[in-house]
Parts: sequence; structure tokens; C-alpha cells
Amino acid sequence: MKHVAVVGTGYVGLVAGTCFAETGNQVICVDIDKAKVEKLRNNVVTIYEPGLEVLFKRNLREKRLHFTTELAEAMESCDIIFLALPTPPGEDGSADLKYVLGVAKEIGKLIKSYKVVVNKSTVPVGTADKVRAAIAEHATCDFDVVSNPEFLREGVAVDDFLKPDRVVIGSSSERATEVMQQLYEPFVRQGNPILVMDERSAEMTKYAANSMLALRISFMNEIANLCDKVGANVDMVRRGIGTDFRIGKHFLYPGVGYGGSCFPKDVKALIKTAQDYEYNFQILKSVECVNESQKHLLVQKIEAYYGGREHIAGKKFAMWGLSFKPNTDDIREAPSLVVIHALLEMGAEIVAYDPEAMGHVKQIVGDKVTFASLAEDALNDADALIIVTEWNEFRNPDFNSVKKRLKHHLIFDGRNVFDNHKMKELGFEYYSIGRPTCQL
Ligand SMILES: NC(=O)c1ccc[n+]([C@@H]2O[C@H](COP(=O)([O-])OP(=O)(O)OC[C@H]3O[C@@H](n4cnc5c(N)ncnc54)[C@H](O)[C@@H]3O)[C@@H](O)[C@H]2O)c1
Ligand SMILES: O=c1ccn([C@@H]2O[C@H](COP(=O)(O)OP(=O)(O)O[C@H]3O[C@H](CO)[C@@H](O)[C@H](O)[C@H]3O)[C@@H](O)[C@H]2O)c(=O)[nH]1
Repeated sequence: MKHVAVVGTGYVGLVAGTCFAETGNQVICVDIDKAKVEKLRNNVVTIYEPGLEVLFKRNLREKRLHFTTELAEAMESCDIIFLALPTPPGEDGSADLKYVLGVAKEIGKLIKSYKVVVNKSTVPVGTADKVRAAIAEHATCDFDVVSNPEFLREGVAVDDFLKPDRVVIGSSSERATEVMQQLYEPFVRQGNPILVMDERSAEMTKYAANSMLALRISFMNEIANLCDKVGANVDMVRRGIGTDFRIGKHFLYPGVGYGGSCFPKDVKALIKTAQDYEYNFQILKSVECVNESQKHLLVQKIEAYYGGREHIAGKKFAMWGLSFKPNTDDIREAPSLVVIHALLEMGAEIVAYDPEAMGHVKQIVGDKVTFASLAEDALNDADALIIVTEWNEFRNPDFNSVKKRLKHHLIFDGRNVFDNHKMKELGFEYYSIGRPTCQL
């Protein structure tokens, strides 16, 4: 059993803290957000993440999981300190390290015995050295700095954390590496590896992983766009290439572009790192550029259908899905926001529905968009349905009811949720991404 402190109790911090407690450790989580800490202490999970609540409540009840706003309190008894702090993009695209380095400095002032300080935030190559220097400014005891990037995905974060494909540990200290291996041993019992490497390689691994996944998506989006032009079906092409084990079937789904708090920011940050080293990372610049265009594709299809933007004023659209992907309430960099802004600018009316994310979108758009409490209710009297996020509950609607409620039997699907032959049989005009259009 180890004493673990987690600084930053956002998405990663809360999942990591809960999972470390679940594997028998004593965990104290620190956050400067007083309201958040108060809620967590009172048994309220502050993020929407399937499967987290049960583990969180059990570990809180069994007193393995604690919360505080005081960094000093957390530093007293811990062996390991995780930094799970934000690293948002600065104006030039680089990751802003002010939170990470600010906390590192404070840690240096507070620690009185050997600690392993672990950076779990996504940070540019060379940050471990900066963290080490920031702690060393005031530290009077030994410490080690380790880079331990996190690969969890929102929506399946608990599973990803408890059963990771791999754990990456960037460390140049044997003592720290051993502490980390002991902590992670319960998570890799199934046989997945702990990969120990130098800190710079660990930091680069995180950006390389996200950039490679983003690249697959942008590549497939371009293949889909070309399928549209040549009359091929991207569903078939995806299966055709995904069955080649060298390519694999994951992350080949075209759509309205990738969003979320990670891919857009991390692709930008790696481009910036390359620039700092006078390297022109051409392929990654294209990945970003393709993604920006893809976010506008659905609106372009709508414009083309109506014969120009001037014909969109006064049209009423039902929109299903607002979060950047299903099973999360996160709307950071969500393609839905691009679609909403473009349609509102053209004078359209939008009635939106999302199982989890409506509250967050309302904070941004206010009453410019109407929100429906059921997916079906959003359809009433709309000129068309637009699908932006592929929540499971949209996959098999009562199509008779959809037809009755919509003014026109017209669907623009940005996530290829339905089978296009079936849609034709059902009597819908159906536009999707990279598949033959069903016109009546
Ligand atoms: N969200 C993901 O899916 C994910 C996955 C892998 C890696 N990451 C990376 O992990 C890092 C954290 O991401 P996140 O999504 O958990 O961020 P987040 O914004 O959800 O949470 C960050 C938390 O840190 C707190 N905080 C800010 N300053 C603080 C301070 N001085 N002391 C204590 N707490 C402080 C904030 O109040 C917030 O609760 C980022 O670098 C991100 O890129 C995120
Ligand atoms: O085939 C696909 C797969 C995903 N997406 C989109 O890509 C974005 C990101 O999806 P996903 O990777 O599932 O979500 P995140 O929770 O952002 O997770 C990514 O970012 C995290 C933060 O760095 C990493 O830890 C994860 O490993 C990495 O998958 C979403 O908008 C998806 O709609 C597609 O368009 N097509």
C-alpha cells in the first residue's frame, strides 16, 4: 500500500485517484476549486464518466479516498505525488505549463522527505527537467521526477485506467522506477507491459500516440470525401482496409472531425514543438487543416442541398448530439458548436437534444438554441434532422414517429449512424459522410 497525492482533481486526477484507491492505496486529491472539493467530499462525482461513481463512492466510504484544497496537507504523508493539472494551449499553440510549474515550485517548498513527483499531464518534451528545476529551487530533501503520460479515453476512462494497454514510465532513477512499478503492478497483471524509458521519450510517446490517432481520422475523412466524389462507399473501404492486421480496425471512422480536450490541443502542441526545433512537421499540419475543414462539411452539405446559404434563413433544424463524442458531457472543441454557430449565422432555428451535454452548450449559446428533453421532441415540425454525435440511443429510433414529426423526411448524418439502403427503403432523403446519398 502506498500513500498517493493527486494534484488536480479534474478528469484525469479524479479517475486516477479513484483507481489508485480501488487498488488499496491511500489517496488524497488536491484541487484549488473549493466548490469541487466540497462536492467530492460530500459524495458527489463531479464528472460524467460511466462506471466511476460506484468505485468513487466505495473508496470514499471505506476512507481510502480523501479530498482537500490544501497542498500542504497532501504533502505530509504521501510517497508519490501525481500532477494531473491542465496544460491548455497558449496563443502560439504551445502547451501552457504555468499550472504544472507553479505547483512544482510549491511542492519544493513543502516536502520534508523523499518523494516521487510524477507528471501525468500531457506536456512537451523537456518538461520533466523544468519540473525538476522548479522543485529544486526550494527543496531541502531528495526527490525524483517521473513522466507517466496518461492514455485514458473519456467515456471508457475507468476501464482504460484499470486495464491499460501499457503503462509508460519515463524515469532516470532506479528508486523512483521501483516505486512506480509497485504502484502499477495491479493494473498490468493481465500481461500488458510497463514500459520504462527516459523522460523525453515518455513525453514524446504521448504526443506521438495522439497525433497518430488524429492522423488516422483525418486520413479517413479525406478518403470519405473522395468516396463522395467517385461514388464509392467509405463503410466498405473502411472494412476493406481495417481487416488488414497491419492497419487494424480502430480509429477509421470518418465524420465531422475530431474534437475534445486532447487531440486538437496536442496536435497543435507537437507542431509547435517541431517549430521550436526548426522542424517543419508537414503531415501534422495537414492533419489539423483537414480537421478544421471537416468540421464545416455538414453545413456545406446542407447549404448545397438548399442551393445556397441565403435559403437557410428561417429553416428549422433538429440536432441530435452535442458532446464531442458519445458517453461524455464534454463539449470542448466539439464539432457541434461549429455547426450551431454556422447555422445560427445563416438565420436558421435549432432545436437540440443530447443525453448529457445540453447544460454545457446552453452556457455558451444561451437561448439562441432551444433544447428538447427527449430526442423525439426535437424533431417536431423541423425541416431536417442533423446528427452530430453517435450516441447509442440515436441508432434505432422509431422511424415512423421520426417521419410523422419531421416536416420533410430529410436527414444529414455527420456520423454515419444509419444504413443508407435502409433509409431509402424507409423513405428518407439521407446524406451521410463518404457514402452514396439516398435521394428519393
Ligand atoms: N481529459 C482526458 O481525457 C485526458 C486524458 C489523458 C491526458 N490528459 C491530460 O491530463 C491533464 C489534465 O487534464 P484534465 O482533463 O484532467 O483537466 P481538467 O481541466 O479536467 O482538470 C484539471 C484540474 O486541475 C485543477 N487545478 C488547476 N490549478 C490547480 C492548482 N494550482 N492546484 C490544484 N488543482 C489545480 C482544476 O481546478 C481542475 O479541477 C492535461 O494535460 C490533459 O492534456 C487528459
Ligand atoms: O474513428 C474515429 C475515432 C474517433 N473520432 C473522434 O476523435 C475524437 C477523440 O475521440 P477519443 O480518442 O475516443 O476521445 P478522447 O477521450 O479525446 O481520447 C483521446 O485523447 C486522450 C487525451 O490525451 C487520450 O488519453 C486518449 O488515448 C485518446 O484516445 C472524438 O471527437 C471522436 O468523435 C473519429 O472521428 N473517428
